[in-house]
Order: sequence, then structure tokens, then C-alpha cells
Amino acid sequence: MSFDAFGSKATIVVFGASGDLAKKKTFPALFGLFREGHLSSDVKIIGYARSHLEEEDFKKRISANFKNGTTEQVSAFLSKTSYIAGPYDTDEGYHRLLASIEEYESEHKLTAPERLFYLALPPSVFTTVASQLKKLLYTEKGKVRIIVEKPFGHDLESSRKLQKDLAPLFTEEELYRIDHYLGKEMVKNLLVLRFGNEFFNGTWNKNHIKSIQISFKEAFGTEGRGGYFDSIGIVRDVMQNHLLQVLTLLTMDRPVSFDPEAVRDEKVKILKAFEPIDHDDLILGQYTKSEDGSKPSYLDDDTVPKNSKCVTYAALGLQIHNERWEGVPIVMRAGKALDESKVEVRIQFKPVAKGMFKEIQRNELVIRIQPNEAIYLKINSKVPGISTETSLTDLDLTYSTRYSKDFWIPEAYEALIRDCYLGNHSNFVRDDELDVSWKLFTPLLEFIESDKSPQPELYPYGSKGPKALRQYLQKHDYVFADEGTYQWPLTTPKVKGKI
Ligand SMILES: NC(=O)C1=CN([C@@H]2O[C@H](COP(=O)(O)OP(=O)(O)OC[C@H]3O[C@@H](n4cnc5c(N)ncnc54)[C@H](OP(=O)(O)O)[C@@H]3O)[C@@H](O)[C@H]2O)C=CC1
Ligand SMILES: O=C1O[C@H](COP(=O)(O)O)[C@@H](O)[C@H](O)[C@H]1O
Repeated sequence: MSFDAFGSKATIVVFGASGDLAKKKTFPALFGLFREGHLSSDVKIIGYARSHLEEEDFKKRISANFKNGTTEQVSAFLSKTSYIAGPYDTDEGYHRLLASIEEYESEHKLTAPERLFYLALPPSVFTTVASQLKKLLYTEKGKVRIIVEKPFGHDLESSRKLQKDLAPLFTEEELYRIDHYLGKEMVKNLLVLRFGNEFFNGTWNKNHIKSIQISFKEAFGTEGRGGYFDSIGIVRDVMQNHLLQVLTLLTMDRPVSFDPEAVRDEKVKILKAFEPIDHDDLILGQYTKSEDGSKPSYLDDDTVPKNSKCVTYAALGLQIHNERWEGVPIVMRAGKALDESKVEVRIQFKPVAKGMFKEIQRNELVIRIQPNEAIYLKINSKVPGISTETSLTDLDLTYSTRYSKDFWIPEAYEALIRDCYLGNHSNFVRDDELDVSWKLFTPLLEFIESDKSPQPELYPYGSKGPKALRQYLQKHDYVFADEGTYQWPLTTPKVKGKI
């Protein structure tokens, strides 16, 4: 597929360059692309923010998180990078920025300039900066792309307002809304996995699938970010965006091609088929101190109101009304301060007919997005040797053991910045997609944040989450494998009772 790619000489400006995202993700991703030869050594990179930083301090700050490069690569990258301090809301700094961009463009005799603006900024200044960009840094002669970061609004109304403010300034072609989950390797594999394998393609529906589960677990809490998180909560933080994107890719129909609009059309179509989320079918939780007392509770954070009902854990049931999915229960769950960090999808297939088998377990496809990407399919197989018993084992594609380390798997931000540079919108969020996702989640958020919402169930930091979860999953047709029957990855002869 061909895209309208930027060439080797372009300017990349990172707004909010003094901030956390720029330091931890944006500049390390630009460096990663440069290190791997996916960013031309002729590009110009400028960091822009209000803070007065010496250029050397700025460079030290951003390079602290660079990974795997040689000293020469780091120096070569930093030599392309500069920093300009200036305000967001008045013209003055933008004039200096423009002078710097134009100097580079005229030095290279660029008649059709290419400019990428990355807004690593809080949403409160998105529109101000976007307006200034349009007024002072836009070029009609070349190409302009603008990357914006989540959150794209706080609810349906504020999201629409943001789109309404941005729409007259930049076309949908020029806007790239990042949801970094769309840049993750396993998420990018979902369409290939589903539509490139007939045994999945043919069984990916209500006739064969019994339940779907998407689970996001983080082993750390909101330490230091409590003030920010309190008005966000876990549903808005990762479910309305990251997990919904994963679910959309899992459930949408086959697009006619990998063309970005074909893919995004299908995503919008499936999102419109979701039933409103049932407020009575939820688990809401908030973490308390760890059992040994070493980890703080959510409320211990000084920036959090002492009576906060902020939800740090949620499980919710979803239903899709279409031919493919009618009646298949879907559970989306996410939590902070749990026993491990893991994001995965679990698809359970219907049980086979009884008769031949008195007891046989369900097939389950597990797609582990992180850490350590893996796809494994739990299957029933005869216990090796003289036994006639069946046991649950798996067909296993664990990336670390199957693919050599010579494969460069880009970090999500590396993949997405590269896509934007190439002009590929496939893994960015389109305006109508955003609108439908907020339509689905806003009533739920309003309920959770109203006086009517129940008190979140408390769970200790470092635990598996609220106790009600196991029963909740069972209610949604997720069946746990019989204890001891599934051992991963090595199965020993004593699988189930005496052989
Ligand atoms: N940090 C992360 O890991 C992630 C962040 N995001 C999103 O990316 C964006 C940037 O995040 P992050 O870097 O953490 O944010 P920061 O709070 O670090 O802000 C980035 C920069 O913006 C400027 N800034 C901060 N507050 C204001 C304000 N009220 N008015 C004007 N300028 C301000 C500051 O620069 P200066 O004062 O020097 O101008 C700051 O260095 C946000 O939209 C965030 O939601 C998304 C995913 C992950
Ligand atoms: O957007 C966010 O995502 C991170 C999780 O991202 P991951 O790539 O580390 O899985 C989450 O921790 C953060 O709260 C949220 O704002």
C-alpha cells in the first residue's frame, strides 16, 4: 500500500518538550527510529516549551531514557535536535520557531516543506497551540501533520467540543490521534491473526465462541499521579480508549483491505453495534494498603480527596448486537495496584458435544499483548504414553522463544511516529470512531461519578483485585480450567490424578 510519506528532509517539532511524555516516550521513540535507520539523518527536530532550559540540559533530560544506542548514535541524534523556549498563547515564540524551521528549509532548498507537530501537552492547551500553529507555522506549499495525545476529551460533550475546535484548523488527513495501544506489536497482529487464518476466521463468531475477556493489570498504583487520576479513573484512563481499541479489532468484520479508511470504517460499524453498558453489571474497586503494609492505599496519596470514590479497578460486561456476536458475553476488566502487570485477551470456545468425552475442557485462545508477547491455544490432547486420558495442553507461539532477537519490535510510540511520518492513518483514531466510543462510555462514566454509584469494593495493593471477580467471570461464561490440568509451559507426567 502506498502512502503520502514525508521525505528525508522534514522538521519535527515536539510541543511540551520539557514534559513527562516527551522525556519518557516521544524523544526516546524518535531516537529509536533514528538508531534503527527509520528516521533520516537529515531531519530537524525541535523541542518547544515554556520552561527556560539550557540546550545541554534539555539534551541530557531527553537522552536519559534512550535505549540501546551507541554513544555515536546518541550524539548524532542530539546534533539534529534543538530546544526553543516560548509561550503557547502568544505569537512571539512561534516566530522564533518559524525562523528556525525556515532556515533549515532554505538551507536544503525545500520548496514543499514537510512539518510534523507533536503535541505532548495537557489538553487544556491543545486548541491554543493548534490555533497558533495554523496561524503561524502552517504551510500551504508542502505537508503538515499534527499528532495529538489522549485524552481526546473527558466525555462525549467535551470530546465533540475539542473536535469542533480542531476541525476548522486541520483536516482529518492532517490529524493523527494517538492511542498508543494501536502501536503495540500484538495489537497490530490482531487482524492478521483473525483474517489470515481460516481456522480462526471461520470460527470467530457466536456459533463457536462462548466468551471473550480483555484484561489489563498493572502491578503499580497511581503513586505521584493521584491528583491527576482522581478526575480520570480507570475506565477513562485505559478502558474507553486502549481496551476498546483492542476489542474493536477483535470483533469488527473483515475490511476489504488494509487501507486505513477501510479498517476504520469497520471499526466504527462494530462500535455502533454495542449495547449500552449495563450499570448493574459492574465491579468497581479501589485499592487499599498492601497486606504487608509496605504499599500505600489510593487514599494515602496527599493529592487525593480523603473521601474519594475514584475507581482504580473496573470489570464491565459488554454485548454486541449483530449476526456475528449476538449473545456472546464480553468482559473488559482493568486495574491498578494488582499482583502483576499483564494485558491479555482470552477467547473461550464452546465445549464440544458430550458423549465420547465425559469431561473435556474448553479450547481457549490467549493473546498476550504484554509483557512477552505470546499467542497460545489451549487444546485437549491425549496424555502421552499408555494413558488414554485427555489433558489440556497448548499450541504455543511465544515470541521470545520463536523469533530471534534480531527482529526489531518497535515500541508503540516508535511504530506510531513512523506511521505518521509515512502518512499511514491505520493505527490512529478517526473522529467518528472517537465519537462512538464516547457515546458508549459517557453514560457509564456519568453513573460511576454520580451519587448513585456504589462504594467501590476495596482490594489490597498487590492482590488479584476485588473478590467478586471470579464469580463475575463465571457469570459471563468464562470457565476456569480444572485445577492442575493445565500446566504451562512444561507438562510433567503427573497431570491429573494417577495415570
Ligand atoms: N506522561 C505519559 O506517560 C502520558 C501522557 N499522555 C498525554 O500526553 C500529554 C502530555 O503529557 P505529560 O508530558 O505527562 O504532561 P506534562 O504535565 O508533563 O506537560 C507537558 C508540558 O506541558 C506544559 N504544561 C503543563 N501544564 C501546563 C498548563 N497548565 N498550561 C500550559 N502548559 C502546561 C509543561 O511545559 P512548560 O511549562 O515548559 O511549557 C510541561 O512540561 C497529555 O495530554 C497526557 O494526557 C498520554 C499517555 C501517557
Ligand atoms: O494511557 C495510559 O496507559 C498506561 C499503560 O500503558 P502501557 O503501554 O504501559 O500498558 C497507563 O499506565 C496509564 O495510566 C494510562 O494513562
